[in-house]
Order: sequence, then structure tokens, then C-alpha cells
Amino acid sequence: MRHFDLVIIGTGSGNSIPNDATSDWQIAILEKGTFGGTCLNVGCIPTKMFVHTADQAAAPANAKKLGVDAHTDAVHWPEIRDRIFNRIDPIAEGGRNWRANENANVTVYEGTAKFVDDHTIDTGTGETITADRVVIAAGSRPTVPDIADLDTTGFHTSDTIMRLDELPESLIIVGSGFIASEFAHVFSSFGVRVTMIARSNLLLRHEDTEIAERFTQVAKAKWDVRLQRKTTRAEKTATGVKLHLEGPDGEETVEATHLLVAVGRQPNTDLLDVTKAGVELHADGRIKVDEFQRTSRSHIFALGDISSDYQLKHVANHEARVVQHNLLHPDDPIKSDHRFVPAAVFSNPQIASVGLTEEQAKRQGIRYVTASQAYASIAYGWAMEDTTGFAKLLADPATGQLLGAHIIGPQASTVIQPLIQAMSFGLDARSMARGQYWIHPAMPELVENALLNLPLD
Ligand SMILES: Cc1cc2nc3c(=O)[nH]c(=O)nc-3n(C[C@H](O)[C@H](O)[C@H](O)COP(=O)(O)OP(=O)(O)OC[C@H]3O[C@@H](n4cnc5c(N)ncnc54)[C@H](O)[C@@H]3O)c2cc1C
Ligand SMILES: NC(=O)c1ccc[n+]([C@@H]2O[C@H](COP(=O)([O-])OP(=O)(O)OC[C@H]3O[C@@H](n4cnc5c(N)ncnc54)[C@H](O)[C@@H]3O)[C@@H](O)[C@H]2O)c1
Repeated sequence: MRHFDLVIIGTGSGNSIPNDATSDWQIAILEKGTFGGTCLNVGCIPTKMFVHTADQAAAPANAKKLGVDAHTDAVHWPEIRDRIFNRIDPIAEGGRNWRANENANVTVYEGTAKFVDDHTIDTGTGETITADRVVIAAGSRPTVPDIADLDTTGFHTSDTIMRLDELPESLIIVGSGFIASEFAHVFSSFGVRVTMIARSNLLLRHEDTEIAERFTQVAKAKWDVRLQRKTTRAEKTATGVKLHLEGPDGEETVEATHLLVAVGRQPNTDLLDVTKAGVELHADGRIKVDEFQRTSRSHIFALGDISSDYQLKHVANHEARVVQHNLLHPDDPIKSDHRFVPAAVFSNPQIASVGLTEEQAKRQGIRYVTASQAYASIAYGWAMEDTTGFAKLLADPATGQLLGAHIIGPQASTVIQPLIQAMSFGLDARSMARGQYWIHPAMPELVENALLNLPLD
């Protein structure tokens, strides 16, 4: 049986661990799917390439209010799809070849790995190996909800919807989180009729409520949004799919040519038989880790979607850097920093957030003040004729330290960055607002004004 110094399961963020400093370790990398993992192949990168294209396709519709007649003449789905994947697929293949053929100390096993015991792994290729240390970076996969007859419909998940042969005529999206909101924007901008089915009374309900309410209001004007609906049954039809729903007004059905299910992602622990390694799990199946990314077996580390509170690439990458350091320096380990984890929803409008929502601050009994600033009240907002976007801040009234920041509107994911920086480095709101110049009349004046609006003690 071959023995390794280190086994890494999963080639998303886990693949960034081997570097020059580990060149004298014998390392096995185990991957059951496409090299590079979710973000590169079916996640962040292709979706944002579609979102940017969708932003271009949707732009003419907004030009009218600026006095410009413009029109999107055609959307060439095969060209858009192929531009995106002809860039991504060679990167995945190149990464695989590099590890498999050009890293002398790395052996790649392409199969579904399973633990035999805490030092022994069946690679799923017919070979079982042993290791001193193991990194579990096996990610998550789309959750398939328990809807009667769903399996007969040929439904899609985020893993398949981006590689369709043709642009759908119409699309039902079950779910109302990140993936649902981003794909609703993409497909509706390309001219597809979109229906969104949400269980609760708000889309993106994990966001600050005022932000979720505004997003829901804007979404209702663009898409057929069905709130407070339970999907009881799915049915394949001659032209696509029909869903049977129960809602506040009783039973109803909705039909479309295509169905996308986007109701969350589950950790891949079940595929790995991790309990055979004696690794402890949370109730939702994620692997329990300490602040050093160590599992309950100290020679086994975990990172990213399979263990994290955050299913975000920048978090998986951060945790991979921590694991890399702790593997190299076991006597001087570092902790993961999850104090201020930002996230953005790349829909239209965009949303970005960091820190506490107002509801969380209330629940935690934290003393806070809030301030908001509308894009419509800053000069660049006038230029864009934006009527729905705003920034909302939460701060400690005594110290001026920011507790949370939430932005809905153009370029929210970029505009929020100075607030993330201020929170990470402990810069108070007043110093931040008045201790620097803000370029006039640029979009970050939204942040400057929101900071000045905070009613601090
Ligand atoms: C549609 C979509 C859009 C997203 N957009 C964003 C975004 O804009 N920004 C953002 O921050 N995050 C985004 N995310 C989330 C982000 O992609 C993930 O948080 C991140 O990729 C997780 O990285 P990871 O390394 O933990 O797992 P992964 O990248 O999923 O890697 C895990 C790897 O392990 C392999 N594997 C699993 N089980 C086994 C096994 N038993 N044996 C061998 N190999 C195995 C898998 O095949 C996979 O390649 C998005 C996700 C999706 C689905
Ligand atoms: N821009 C980004 O950073 C980005 C983009 C896409 C995905 N992601 C990550 O991937 C994760 C998964 O995305 P997602 O959109 O699938 O999950 P999500 O957790 O964002 O949203 C899932 C939604 O589905 C709802 N839901 C659950 N079960 C349901 C059911 N049976 N019927 C109807 N609705 C149901 C939930 O209430 C929730 O609103 C996200 O949590 C996020 O961390 C990030």
C-alpha cells in the first residue's frame, strides 16, 4: 500500500495547498470530478461571466430614462456559452495536467475517495493509500428538494443550467437565495420568461430585512415572483414542466420549458464515509473544525464548503491558506479569521453585505445606531437615474465602530470594499468619513454620506 506525507481530497481551494515549500513531501490529490472544483467549473467564475453579459443585454432597457433609445437585438446563447467555457475548460484541464504530469512529488487519483480508517483512504480508482496527514476539501453539491415526481422532469441545477444547448423559452426557478437571484437576472436579461418560487414572504431573506424587502419589490416588477409557495408536485409535460403549488390563495400550477432547482447546497461528507475516520460532524453534515481548521482528529484538517459556516470562495481560499500554514508550521499555528466575512449577490440590483444585519444586532442585544443613504441622493445616482438603491450602516454609537454594512444597487460589490476594510482594521465611522478625500462625484460618496448620517453619541 502506497504511503503519503499528505493526502488532499478535492481540487477546489484544496489544490492551492501544495507549493514550493511542500516540494519534498509525497502528496496525493484525490478528485472525483472536474479539476478546479465548483468555483472555476460551475460556480463563481462562469456565473459572473454570464452576469456581466446579462448586464450588457439588460442595459438598453435602462437607457430610455436617460433619453437614449437603445435595443438588444439578439442574444446568441451558444456563442455566450462557448466564450465562457472555452476559456474555463482549458484552465481546468491545464491545472489537472500540471498536477498530474509536472509536479514530481504529486500523484493524482481520479475517483471518489472514501475513508477506510483515519489514516487509510480508498481512492476510488482500485488503489487504497495511507497518509500521515489529510486535508478534506471536498466541497458541497446542490441539494435536491423532496418534491413528488421531481426526478421525472429533467430538472436542472447550477451544475447543468449553464451548458444548455439552447436558451430556454421560459424558466421556473425553485428557490430564492443567491443562485436563484443570480440566474433569474441572467436568464431574464437574455429574454427568458422567469418565474421564481419562494417558500417565505421575501427573496434573499438571509439579508438585512430592508435590503431583502427592496430586492423583492424590484424583482416582482421584473419576474413572476410567487412568494409563500410550497411545491407539492412536479410533472413532465409535452413542452417542459409543470409545478403544483400551494400558497396563500390555495392551489395553483405554473408551467415553463425548463426548471432550475436552487434550494441550497449540502456538504459532500456522505460521499467520503468520514465517520470511518472518527471525524465529528455538525447536525447538517458539515465537518466540525476548530479555529486552526483541525477536525476532531488532529492530523485531519478540513476547509471550505464541507466544513465552513460560509459557502464562499474567498472563505475557502482563506481557510486553505490557514491549513497550508498549519501543515508547514505545526508548532506555530494560525487561526482562521471569520470576523468580517463579506458576500455579494450578483443579481440586478446587486447586493453586498458584511457584518451584522439589524435583525442580528437586535437578537444579540447589541447597542447600535443605523443610517441609510440612497443612490438617488448622491450625484452619481442622479447620473444613473437610480431610484431603488441604498446603503445601510450599523454602528456602535459610543465608539463609531461599524457593526454591519449592506448595499443594494449598482456596483454594490465594489462600493462596499472600503467598509469591509474599515471593519477589518477597526477604523471608526467618523475617522473614515473625514480622514480621507472621497472622489467627487463618484459612487463611493454613497458610503461617505451614509457614514456622516450615523447618529453617533
Ligand atoms: C452557481 C454558484 C455560484 C457561486 N458564486 C460564488 C461567488 O460569486 N462568490 C463566492 O465567493 N462563492 C460563490 N460560490 C460558492 C463557491 O463556489 C464555493 O464556496 C467554493 O467553490 C467552495 O470551494 P471548496 O474548495 O470548498 O469546494 P469545491 O470547489 O466544491 O471543491 C471540492 C472538490 O472535491 C471533489 N470531491 C467531492 N467529494 C469527493 C470525493 N469523495 N473524492 C474525491 N473528490 C471529491 C469535488 O468533485 C470538487 O471538485 C458559488 C457557488 C455556486 C454553486
Ligand atoms: N455570489 C455568491 O457569492 C454566490 C453565488 C451563488 C452561490 N453562492 C453560495 O452557494 C450557496 C448555495 O446557493 P443557493 O442559492 O442554492 O442557496 P441559498 O442558501 O442562498 O438559498 C436557498 C434558498 O432556497 C430556499 N429553500 C430551501 N428549501 C426549499 C424548498 N424545498 N423549496 C423552496 N425553497 C427552498 C431557502 O429558504 C433559501 O432561501 C449560497 O449559500 C452561497 O453561499 C454564493
